[in-house]
Amino acid sequence: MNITKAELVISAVKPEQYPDSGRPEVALAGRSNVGKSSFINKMINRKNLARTSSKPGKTQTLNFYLINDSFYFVDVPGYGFARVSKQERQKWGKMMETYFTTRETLKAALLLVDLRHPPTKDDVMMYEFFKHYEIPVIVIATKADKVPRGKQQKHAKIARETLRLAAGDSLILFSSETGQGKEEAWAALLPFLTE
Ligand SMILES: Nc1nc2c(ncn2[C@@H]2O[C@H](COP(=O)(O)OP(=O)(O)OP(=O)(O)O)[C@@H](O)[C@H]2O)c(=O)[nH]1
Ligand SMILES: [Mg+2]
Repeated sequence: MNITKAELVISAVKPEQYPDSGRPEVALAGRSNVGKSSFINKMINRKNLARTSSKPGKTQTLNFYLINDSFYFVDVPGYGFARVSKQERQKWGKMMETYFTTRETLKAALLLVDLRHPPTKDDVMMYEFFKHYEIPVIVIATKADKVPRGKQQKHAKIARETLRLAAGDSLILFSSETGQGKEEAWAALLPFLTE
């Protein structure tokens, strides 16, 4: 994928703020710190367009990145961050549920899980949520560079089994450090981005 242009169009918290260009979009989902913002940066060859942090909870809004004037990556706040209040969790839940259940231009979700560990209960819930709402989902197992090559397939199998991944759904091993899985991720995404 040749990236000629990438810009943050808006950081939204409510539907009135979502872009209304009608262009297709794919949204990220996953635990805080799993590497959602880093994934976007790696995919579009930008160092820190999507702001990342070693501390969880960096992304707080729905950030719409317009790529090549033709589609959006939507970066979202992560879940499973222990140090947030119940009230904040509810606010997060509402914002995400509204977005994922009403957005007509959403073509697919990218569910990011950490390849080093089995998916969490929240990861499983998120996967089941997408299945329930019939949102196509591509699972990306991040931080693959932290798992020795010889062990990656074993970890991938555990991830597939824990999520009870449907037969047709793909799980892509990915690293924002090395670029592993980048072409595979583009190949999986492209069918959703052409109108
Ligand atoms: N080694 C390694 N580190 C990674 C990878 N992806 C992300 N990281 C690191 O993990 C930390 C979190 O990355 P982010 O991209 O900010 O994570 P996020 O999912 O956007 O987090 P929130 O915005 O808090 O939900 C950063 O320190 C990244 O450098 C990866 O593939 N490999
Ligand atoms: Mg982030």
